[in-house]
Amino acid sequence: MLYVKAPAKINLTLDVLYKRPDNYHEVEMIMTTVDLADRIGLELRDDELIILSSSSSIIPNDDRNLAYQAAMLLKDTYKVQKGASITIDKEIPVAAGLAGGSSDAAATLRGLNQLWDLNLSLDTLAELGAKIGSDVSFCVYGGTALATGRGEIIQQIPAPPPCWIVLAKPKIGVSTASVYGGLNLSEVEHPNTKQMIQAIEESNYELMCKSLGNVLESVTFKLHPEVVMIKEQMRKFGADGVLMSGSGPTVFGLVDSELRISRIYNGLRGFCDEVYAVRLLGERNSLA
Ligand SMILES: C[C@@](CO)(OP(=O)(O)O)[C@H](O)COP(=O)(O)OP(=O)(O)OC[C@H]1O[C@@H](n2ccc(N)nc2=O)[C@H](O)[C@@H]1O
Ligand SMILES: Nc1ncnc2c1ncn2[C@@H]1O[C@H](COP(=O)(O)OP(=O)(O)O)[C@@H](O)[C@H]1O
Repeated sequence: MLYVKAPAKINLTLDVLYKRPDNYHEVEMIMTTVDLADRIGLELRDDELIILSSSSSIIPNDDRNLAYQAAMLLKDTYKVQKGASITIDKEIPVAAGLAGGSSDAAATLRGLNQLWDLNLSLDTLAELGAKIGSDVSFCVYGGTALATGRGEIIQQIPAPPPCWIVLAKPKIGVSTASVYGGLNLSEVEHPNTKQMIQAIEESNYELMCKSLGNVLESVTFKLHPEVVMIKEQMRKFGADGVLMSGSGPTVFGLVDSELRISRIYNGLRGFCDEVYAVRLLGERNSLA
């Protein structure tokens, strides 16, 4: 059995520039991987079948699963005459703004590339991944990147300064399509992406906390006011910077002192069932 790590991502910035004719939105966002991961197990099959199972009762095990789609796409594109059994140990909350499904798809592409001896480059896998979803290309590489286009154009940047992340997800799932659909670009406050890149390049933790911004927050906040409350609590318990990840509803807080983590973690447990305290992964080579 081959095991592949599929880490969650957070968006340190998420800006939308305009709505495109293909109905996607042109984005500019800084994404980084965190140490909360699903584990994908892959086993070669003698027949040509792709069989998927998972530890989660809420994700589909059929062709709606993004990891299944990734396996089929790879198999069809390269006419692979082998099969695979795929198991997903789910740790990342589902429909949370943490790209769990996209990361499972990306890890499946990386793992099957190895299992099926395809020798494809990460760039090729990322290009293929974009056909499954906008976040899959980033997840193929991991690490930290500026993502543009509809999210599939990836430019690697250095790892952010080391810190802890507290993640808190309220008991609601959010549909990415409806959040993008509810965005009114004339109302939003755009984040300063350049300043965030500068903060990361200079390893300036304070500036990084100040530069956090996500234009989708306002839409999700209107749909689910409890997300605003979690953001306020996260700040109150002492996080240095707080933001909603992706289309939400997960809120993350940055903390650079280990002493404050348990206070924030325990404080948030009073409001949310799903709370995690994790490290940033930040570097591309931390996917092993
Ligand atoms: C918002 C973000 C930020 O990282 O993440 P999540 O909240 O999903 O984790 C991403 O842009 C989500 O990427 P992903 O979840 O892969 O989206 P896709 O499957 O490609 O698209 C789902 C739907 O979202 C909308 N969509 C997505 C990406 C984009 N740049 N513009 C869009 O308008 C479209 O309506 C599309 O049909
Ligand atoms: N392997 C998978 N893991 C999680 N969700 C999946 C997976 N495959 C398909 N899905 C579907 O994708 C949707 C979004 O899931 P997810 O990737 O967790 O959220 P987000 O896009 O908010 O980061 C869910 O409704 C889920 O049913």
